[in-house]
Formats: sequence, structure tokens, C-alpha cells
Amino acid sequence: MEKISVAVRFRPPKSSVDADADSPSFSGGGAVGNREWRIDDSGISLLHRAVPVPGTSFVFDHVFNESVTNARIYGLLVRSLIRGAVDGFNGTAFAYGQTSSGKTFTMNGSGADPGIIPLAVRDIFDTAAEAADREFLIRVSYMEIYNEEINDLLTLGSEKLPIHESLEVNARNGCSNFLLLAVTLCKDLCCFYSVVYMCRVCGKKLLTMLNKCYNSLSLEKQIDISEKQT
Ligand SMILES: Nc1ncnc2c1ncn2[C@@H]1O[C@H](COP(=O)(O)OP(=O)(O)OP(=O)(O)O)[C@@H](O)[C@H]1O
Repeated sequence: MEKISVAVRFRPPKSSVDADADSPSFSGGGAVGNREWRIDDSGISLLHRAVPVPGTSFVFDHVFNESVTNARIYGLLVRSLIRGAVDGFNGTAFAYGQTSSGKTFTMNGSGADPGIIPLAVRDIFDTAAEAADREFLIRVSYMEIYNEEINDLLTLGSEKLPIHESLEVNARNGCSNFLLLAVTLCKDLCCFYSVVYMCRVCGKKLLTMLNKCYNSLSLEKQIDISEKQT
């Protein structure tokens, strides 16, 4: 796999919002008006009355149409990152796009089609369990980038996390002083993730919710706030 891979996922139109005469549809989804996107495995191009519009053809590593499952995206793009991470290589998978474009749908998924995050969590634990000759410390943090500021969603305060950038060799770029949770069991991380999701939906701070959940879920011994990174 290339070091960086860029994929585009087409979302089915929401009839009331997107399917107006000005929104081009895509091939296979039925043309709306005179324009449509033609898509194949690695490219998209805009057609007007079936003729390509100059300057509107774009090539990507992968292009997925609306019928793709999260599991297929995971298998093609993310599984190798997880295997690499277990072997000691850094890896990142992120969804980027305008509001309502399907980032949450892709990352979280649903019960019927779990998204990238639950699939990755399971894979991390399964892969680590297979490596019987090594010990793993699995830790999670949770933060958001909002208006170009980084918020640690595990903390109760509203302190912004500082960002460090340096061109020096071996410099530690990124942010620091965020909380990490050490997790030993896959089911605990799944519980943690459910709580994260609940917090996002309810707009509650995660640590407050986790504290409430520790007793009922008996998580106190398995998940603890282990370290404040400096
Ligand atoms: N591939 C898809 N198939 C079916 N429905 C989808 C798909 N992608 C997104 N949706 C639906 O479109 C709506 C918006 O998607 P989603 O919430 O994932 O967008 P988002 O990019 O996370 O938006 P925001 O940036 O506002 O949080 C949701 O109702 C979601 O279920």
C-alpha cells in the first residue's frame, strides 16, 4: 500500500435535501437534470448531457459508490494500517468532508455495518492476541479539532491543547497534555466508545459520563486514567 491513500465515498442523496435540480447525481444513481457524476474505481468526472465537462475529472486511489459497505472500505484501506501499528509503525485513518457528507457514518457505522473505528478496535485486540510473544499497552485519547483549536474531550475544563510544530529532526510534533485511558479488554474499549458516542449525542463531557458508568459497567478496574502525557 502507498504511504498515503486518498479515497472518495459517494453518499446516497437525501431526497429532501440534496436531490434538487442543481445537484448533479452520479452514474448508477440516476441522472438529475442534465448533469451527473460518472464514477469508476479510481476516478470521478462530471458529465453534462453525457459529455465530459473540461477540467472536472479527478483521480483518487479509490472511489466508492453508494453501495459500498464500511467493512469493504475498512478491508481495503485501514486493515493494513492496523497490522502495521501492531508491528510498531504509526498510522492514521481519518474522514474529511463537509457537514453531512458521511464522516460519522463511515467512522462509527451501525449495528448492521460497523464503521472504521469499531472494526479497527476489534482488529487491534485480535492482532495483539495473536502476537503471543509480545506484550501490548493499548491507550486511547479523545479530542476534537474545532475552529482550528484542539479540545481534550476527556477533561472537565475548557483548556485548549497546545500544538507543537518544529522542522527539527526527531522533534515531537503534535499536541501534548492530553489524557490517555489504558484499556486492557476489547469489550471495555467498546463500552468506552459507546459512552463517547452518547456524550457526543447528548453534548456531555465524557469524563463525567464515564464516572457515572464505571460502577454500573464494573469498568473501574479495567479502565483507568493512567497518565497525563508531557
Ligand atoms: N454512505 C451512506 N449511506 C447511507 N446514508 C448515509 C451515508 N453516509 C451518510 N449517510 C447519512 O447521511 C447523514 C449525514 O451523515 P453523517 O452524520 O455521517 O455526516 P457527517 O459528515 O458526520 O456530518 P457532520 O460534519 O455534520 O457531523 C446521516 O443521516 C447518515 O446516516
